[in-house]
Amino acid sequence: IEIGSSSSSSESEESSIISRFQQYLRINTSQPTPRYQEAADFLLSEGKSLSLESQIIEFVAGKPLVLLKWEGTNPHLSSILLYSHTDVVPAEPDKWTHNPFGAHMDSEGRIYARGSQDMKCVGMQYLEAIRRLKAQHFRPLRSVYVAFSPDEEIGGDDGAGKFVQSEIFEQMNVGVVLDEGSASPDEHYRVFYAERSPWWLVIKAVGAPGHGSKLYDNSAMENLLKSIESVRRFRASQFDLIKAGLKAEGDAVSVNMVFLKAGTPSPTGFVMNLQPSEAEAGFDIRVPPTADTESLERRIAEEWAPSSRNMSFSFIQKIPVQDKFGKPFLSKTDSSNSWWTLLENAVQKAGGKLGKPEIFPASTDSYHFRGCGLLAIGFSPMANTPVLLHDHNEFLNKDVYLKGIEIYESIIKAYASFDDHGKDGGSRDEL
Ligand SMILES: CSCC[C@H](NC=O)C(=O)O
Ligand SMILES: [Zn+2]
Ligand SMILES: [Zn+2]
Repeated sequence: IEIGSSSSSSESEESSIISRFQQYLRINTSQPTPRYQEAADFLLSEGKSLSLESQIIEFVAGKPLVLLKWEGTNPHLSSILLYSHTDVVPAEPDKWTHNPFGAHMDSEGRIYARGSQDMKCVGMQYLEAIRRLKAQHFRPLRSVYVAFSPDEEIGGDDGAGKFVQSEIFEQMNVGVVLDEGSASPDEHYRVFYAERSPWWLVIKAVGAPGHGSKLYDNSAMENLLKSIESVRRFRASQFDLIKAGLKAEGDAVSVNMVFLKAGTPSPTGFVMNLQPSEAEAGFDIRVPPTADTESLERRIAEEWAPSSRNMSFSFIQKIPVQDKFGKPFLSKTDSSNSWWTLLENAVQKAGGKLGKPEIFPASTDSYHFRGCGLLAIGFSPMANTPVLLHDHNEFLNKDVYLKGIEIYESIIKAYASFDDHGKDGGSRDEL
């Protein structure tokens, strides 16, 4: 059966595909109180309806991971892991044109929902692709696992983090992981081989308090402001590299101030004639795996929070850019790694175009997989679609969604049929 021909699904087939997607979107799995059990029940029954081996695993109570297996005919080959997370970020319903958990489809076929791009689409597309392959009586050579995991949006320690350390995971003998990417405003699908690590920095200044009318050196506010100016100069220098086209977004260090905390509260606001003795600022810094982290650390200690200016700093989060062996969390994308070539060819065969592999600007659960030496590829097939991850009015057009199913059908077929006699596609060597 030709891949292309599967696009000619009947209207009723199409509407049941869309309504399954909507059903998943309507389960409110937003942090910080995701309805995980409902999502797990739904996914488990989907798995069973596809005759997949289906189980719910709770590494942490109340945080279920759904694991489905389509057994391959050659147990000696490594398996394929189709990965997605079930949680979504919160939405502010008042600022949306449609209910973020209503999954309303407008006249142009746009399906509005939190998670429509990030990443309930991908999770359901895996299942729909498997449904089609099963209908064609395709038999995988390699085992195909589909995992739906909790807590990605809050770091994934209780989801992917526990999963990769588990006995179950060990026994899965995973050769390659597909995880989320991002929408693309142009016709090329974006694909990611690495991601930037979040460093969430808080800097704090202390200084003598004093009368609001007095000019003196070393106040907490003045000291903090000097740092903020320095951070902003660095931010501008990184941004300029991107604007000039010298660096891609994921190759530069980003830093954005996310909070400011200072002042002496009063019933009407703040005391206006008192210079505070403490002031703090928080920054979300994103560090590419190839960055010179030592020099960045020195910059933080010497320029952004120097003790000579009565400053100190701490990290709320500091995910390393390298694994425990000192290798950066990234995988080479050249042709010596078969999984990339297979992906490129499979996407092309299904009529899609792939962009140049990039470093994902934010963070995903992939770092848990890359952290244990696995090849993880970030890919969400959404071309000609505005990037609305974590934004208001997140939507995905139904035709883009349906096209993505064809793309996965082609990828899963190629991956699950790939026989390299146990050499793991070169992924281990190339990490
Ligand atoms: C360190 S947990 C943060 C994970 C989050 N992931 C998606 O947006 C992010 O901020 O990139
Ligand atoms: Zn995501
Ligand atoms: Zn997200």
